[in-house]
Amino acid sequence: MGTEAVGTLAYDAPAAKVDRRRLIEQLGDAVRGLVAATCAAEAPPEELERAIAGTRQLAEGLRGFARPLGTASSSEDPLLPHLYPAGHGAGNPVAPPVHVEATEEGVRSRITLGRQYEGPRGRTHGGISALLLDEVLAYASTSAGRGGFTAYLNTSYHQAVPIQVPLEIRARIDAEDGRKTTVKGFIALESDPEVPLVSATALFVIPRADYEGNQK
Ligand SMILES: CCCCCCCCCC(=O)SCCNC(=O)CCNC(=O)[C@H](O)C(C)(C)COP(=O)(O)OP(=O)(O)OC[C@H]1O[C@@H](n2cnc3c(N)ncnc32)[C@H](O)[C@@H]1OP(=O)(O)O
Repeated sequence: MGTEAVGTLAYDAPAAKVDRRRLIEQLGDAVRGLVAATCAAEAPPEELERAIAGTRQLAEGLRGFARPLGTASSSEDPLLPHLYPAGHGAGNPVAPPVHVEATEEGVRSRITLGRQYEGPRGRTHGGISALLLDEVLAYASTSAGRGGFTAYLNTSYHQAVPIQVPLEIRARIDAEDGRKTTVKGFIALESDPEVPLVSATALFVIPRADYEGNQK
């Protein structure tokens, strides 16, 4: 059996699954690095052609093992973090590498964004800031035992969020009302964590049991 941390608990997942999850996370990290390098590369044509051929070959190899759309990966486990969501999945190279930890007042995530998340030169794309806030604010709701789907996410962009600079994202529950949870949070520089660069308020609604969006 292999042990993975789940919050503060240790969970003995089957060793083969743990090993496989590590490989999936390493592949996600490797491809994320490739994507960042791709967005930064001022390479000569022959190097670009070599990269195109090599990447296409790798993609073709993996495509042969694709699971059908809408089915869960065999490596998923109800007690372990999901591997592929676009907001945080460690196995998803498009997802920013979000790790969230509990704090006394809510949750916090520390992250440094790569070149692939750039919008205006040197600045994070506003949609990526919203993605990060949706993710971390949702985590605050979930870790308080509430969860729910995002009904709205109101963002205010105060200052540029820099690329390749350590950031801190904090979130806390503002109000609870039946199925509704209002959460507030912001992105700041890790070096200046009290000054919001982008702030957000989100409403998460726990769907009714008969909500058709729950049907698979
Ligand atoms: C178990 C869930 C696990 C979720 C994991 C974390 C997810 C990570 C964050 C995401 O990105 S979620 C994906 C993006 N969001 C969605 O896809 C949600 C799409 N919208 C929906 O599915 C439904 O609109 C929703 C479940 C949010 C609400 O449907 P309901 O049928 O439960 O809403 P209903 O009309 O009964 O309203 C319930 C309450 O919420 C309020 N409400 C709903 N939408 C609102 C809105 N947009 N603005 C303000 N209030 C809103 C509504 O007024 C009402 O308040 P009161 O109880 O006080 O009357």
